[in-house]
Amino acid sequence: MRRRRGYPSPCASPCSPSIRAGTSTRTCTYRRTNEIPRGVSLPQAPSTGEQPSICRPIPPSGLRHPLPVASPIFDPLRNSSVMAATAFLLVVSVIALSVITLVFPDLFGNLTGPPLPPGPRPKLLAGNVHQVPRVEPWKTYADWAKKYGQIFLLRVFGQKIIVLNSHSAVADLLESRTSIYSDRPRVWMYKELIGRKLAVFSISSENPRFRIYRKLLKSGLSSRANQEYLPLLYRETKTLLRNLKEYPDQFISHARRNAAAIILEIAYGWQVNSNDDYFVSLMEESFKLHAEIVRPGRWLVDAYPILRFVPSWFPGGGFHKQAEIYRGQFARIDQIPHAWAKEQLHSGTYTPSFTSRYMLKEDGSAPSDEEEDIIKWTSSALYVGGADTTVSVLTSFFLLMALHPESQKRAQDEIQRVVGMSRLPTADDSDRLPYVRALILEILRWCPVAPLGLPHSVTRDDVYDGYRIPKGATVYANIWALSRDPEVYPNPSTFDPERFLPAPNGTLTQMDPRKFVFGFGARVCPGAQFAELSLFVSIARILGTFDVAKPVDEHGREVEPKVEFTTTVTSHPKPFECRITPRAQALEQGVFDE
Ligand code: HEM
Repeated sequence: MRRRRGYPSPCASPCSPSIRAGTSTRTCTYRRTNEIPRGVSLPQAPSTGEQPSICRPIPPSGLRHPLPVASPIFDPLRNSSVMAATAFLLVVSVIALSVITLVFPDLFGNLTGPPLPPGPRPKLLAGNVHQVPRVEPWKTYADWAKKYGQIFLLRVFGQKIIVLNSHSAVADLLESRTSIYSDRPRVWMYKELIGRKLAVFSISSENPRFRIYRKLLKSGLSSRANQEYLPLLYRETKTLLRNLKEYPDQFISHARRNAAAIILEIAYGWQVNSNDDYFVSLMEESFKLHAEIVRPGRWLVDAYPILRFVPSWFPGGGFHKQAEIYRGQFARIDQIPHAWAKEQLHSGTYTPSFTSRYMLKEDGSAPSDEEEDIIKWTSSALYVGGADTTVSVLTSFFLLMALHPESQKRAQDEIQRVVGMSRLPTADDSDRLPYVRALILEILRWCPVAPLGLPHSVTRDDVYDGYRIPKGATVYANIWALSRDPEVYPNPSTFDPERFLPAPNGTLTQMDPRKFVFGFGARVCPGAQFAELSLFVSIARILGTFDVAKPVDEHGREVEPKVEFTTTVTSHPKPFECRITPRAQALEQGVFDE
């Protein structure tokens, strides 16, 4: 204990007054053991002759305490009121600090460094969750960007979400600083509890497997590999054309079947032979499950990860059992196609596929469990990444052709002039069909498949444009806002394929939308080239053989289809009607019978 100086000199012991006053030559038999702070009144000496506690007998020299013995009056550990006050102060400070951090979550960060980006004012606990629109939020975000700036911040249950709305911010962060902006956010229910954290779309960029996945996908979907898939693309588009001719109203189902058949054969060597194919239904089930699980706000444990420690038997812990059920369902979906492909390899009669390419190692050895697991995850990523996205573009294509007959006519004329009607267009015709290529680019721009892309996450604190981007923040690129940037695309809301017709020197005068619709940096879509090829073959062939028009009512008058999109990660046009009729020349030439 710290000793205080300057206590009142007279000793308070019951010695004679002269000794206490310090005027006697005799010494005090009691040693002062502690100083008396100002304002402390000393107890009167009791009549029994007992010494007041302030003085203690001096022990024989050998037994002296090495340190002065603390007086109880200054020993808070022995004083219950001081202890209670200290504890009370502590509790109050902790509560005050917690409230301050809840109300001003970034107070300390903002005091010590650059501020967080601005954004709509959050509410206590829930943050901005009530302001995030349920329908096409990307449009509201584009408006907010005008108010708060090209990068703004949202808080959703304590999670910081940064939305980038300009080409420069996206290029500067997601492209140039890709080494720290390529992680995926931690989603407790889907990734941790259901066990999907090793899936290609979810895996952390810090996990060593991430690079292996990317390498396999890159070589499995390279332009050389894509050439090998051409016969499959031609075969499946013929089936698509035949189905469209037979049941034109079911054009979306035909597009789905087409995408599924192509991807299942590429991934596993599985050939889809009927409209109610088992593997296709499995994959559809996986999409439904995924959409059901990742619906924002579905799981409290995602908002408050601490809840993961609540045992399953405890009230509110039911999500553990649900996670177990989902885990089993996903395991089945992942396992069945892979096991089938493996069995085909063992039997010796198999269709070459992504799975066969990597399962059959060059040195003839069997892949290790780890290698097989990697192949399983990457094969299933082809379906997850490739099926729904191409369906979305094909559906938008039908909608936009019905809405813009002049663009459709121009593309059809180009095909007729370059390819003729005696055969179907092929990938080799691509260079000679610039308007068809421009039309596809304009579809990709006008209704981007993933209007908010996929969420990225930052692995280190960063500063951009004077704002702090904290480690762990989720970063979205508002792809829709990029596609509507009037500085980059004059009259951005107008559907105009001409904007992507190359100049005489072969370059595009407006920004190529492939620079952003396929994502960014180390996470950029590995299937982009394959998607372009497959879309070109399907769209050029449909344009060459069908007319797409608005539906008509009972009086034969054209009805305007509604232009609305689903608010899902991969956005689709909401159901609409259109008339799809085979072109006379195509029928005459018998292209459907090939
Ligand atoms: C028009 C068609 C497509 C579009 C617009 C598209 C768009 C995207 C986007 C925006 C991402 C997220 C990138 C990011 O996080 O920054 C992505 C990721 C991915 N795409 Fe595509 N995609 C398409 C077709 C395909 C196809 C055909 C395949 C495979 C056959 C595929 C496989 C993948 C995979 C595996 C990923 C995950 C990459 C990762 O997380 O590391 N995609 N795609």
